[in-house]
Amino acid sequence: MKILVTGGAGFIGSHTVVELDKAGFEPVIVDNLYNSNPGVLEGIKKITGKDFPFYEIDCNDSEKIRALFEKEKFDGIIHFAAYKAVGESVEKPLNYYENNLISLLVLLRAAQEFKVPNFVFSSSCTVYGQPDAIPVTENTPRKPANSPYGNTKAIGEDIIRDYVYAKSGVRAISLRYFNPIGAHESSLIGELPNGVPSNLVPFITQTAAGLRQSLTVFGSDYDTADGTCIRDFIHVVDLAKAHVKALELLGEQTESDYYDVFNVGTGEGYTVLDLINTFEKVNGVKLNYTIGPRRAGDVEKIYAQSDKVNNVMKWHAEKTMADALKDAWNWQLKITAQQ
Ligand SMILES: NC(=O)c1ccc[n+]([C@@H]2O[C@H](COP(=O)([O-])OP(=O)(O)OC[C@H]3O[C@@H](n4cnc5c(N)ncnc54)[C@H](O)[C@@H]3O)[C@@H](O)[C@H]2O)c1
Ligand SMILES: O=c1ccn([C@@H]2O[C@H](COP(=O)(O)OP(=O)(O)O[C@H]3O[C@H](CO)[C@H](O)[C@H](O)[C@H]3O)[C@@H](O)[C@H]2O)c(=O)[nH]1
Repeated sequence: MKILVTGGAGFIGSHTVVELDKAGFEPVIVDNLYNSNPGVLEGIKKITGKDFPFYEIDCNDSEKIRALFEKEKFDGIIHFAAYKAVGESVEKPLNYYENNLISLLVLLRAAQEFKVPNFVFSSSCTVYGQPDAIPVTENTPRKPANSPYGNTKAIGEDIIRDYVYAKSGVRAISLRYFNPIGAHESSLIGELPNGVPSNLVPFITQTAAGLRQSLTVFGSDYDTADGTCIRDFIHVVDLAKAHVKALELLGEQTESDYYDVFNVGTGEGYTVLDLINTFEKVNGVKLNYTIGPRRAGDVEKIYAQSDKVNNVMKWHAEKTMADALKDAWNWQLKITAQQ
């Protein structure tokens, strides 16, 4: 089974390529390297011993995507490629709508034209906004998005649902990721965004490594045990494995208009300070941080109810937040030593 992995040189995509290979799928990577670099492909090669096809293509380029689909006969698509910085999306909404939605339309059109039957979409728990009750199930109502980025995920889900139900011949699953963190245990791939990280854990590891002066904890006056936000932090390798399960589930469907959504989280919520304390403890390092004001658009607390993904996909988180923070730190040490 040949699987197109868009954004396959990115953080979650690269770990998914490794898990796809382990499960016997043949990944083909497409990435424009906007938020990644060719070193990721080297890391994947060292882990798997294989040199998967890589195309440096922008997914918005419908001609190049059509040519690719003509050349490679795909059995499935996992669509990771997108911009993901929430704050930046508020400042540059059109960039986000354009990149995240046009690429989706281009791929869905190609899937229909070239009869690729399976599609997995990277959605996000951001579609729940600040839910009235936690943990959230897939039936928890979606709230209006807090940011243009979040809106691209909500609109993306709706586009895919309408497309599947219009008998496009493509079955699809949207995975609503909670907060992926960590790195591959080999330290050969991990999270290395271009520029200043906007996500918590790469900012922490870069600060602990001395590349950044200090982490700012955004807000300590939330209605939580220690006043900082609560998130469901999931090891990126566990999340990667959920994509394999999603493809397997799609393959079992007899109806051509199957569409479903799944939360992918651990089912446990931790505060930002819990995470910082665990990072310091498991790695024996001291983190320089200060408490700052709240960040606009942040949700106070959210974590997943993961019964559906546990029962229907037979997927369970296997790794802990401590495992993820050890792996993230080992990865940071490795890349810092190389720089
Ligand atoms: N990391 C998170 O916290 C998180 C949570 C929920 C959902 N998601 C979603 O998961 C997906 C992957 O996230 P990630 O954390 O791996 O991000 P990432 O930035 O590391 O990976 C995305 C990859 O897509 C590439 N890309 C972006 N636009 C492209 C385009 N037009 N054409 C080709 N390649 C393009 C980038 O270069 C990058 O390598 C995204 O859709 C993101 O919105 C991420
Ligand atoms: O320097 C930082 C960075 C983050 N945080 C806090 O750490 C928590 C996690 O923040 P992230 O930016 O790592 O992730 P978010 O929870 O904001 O995640 C959002 O953005 C992600 C993509 O960047 C995903 O799409 C995700 O589903 C969506 O909710 C938040 O409370 C945030 O305020 C800090 O205190 N300091």
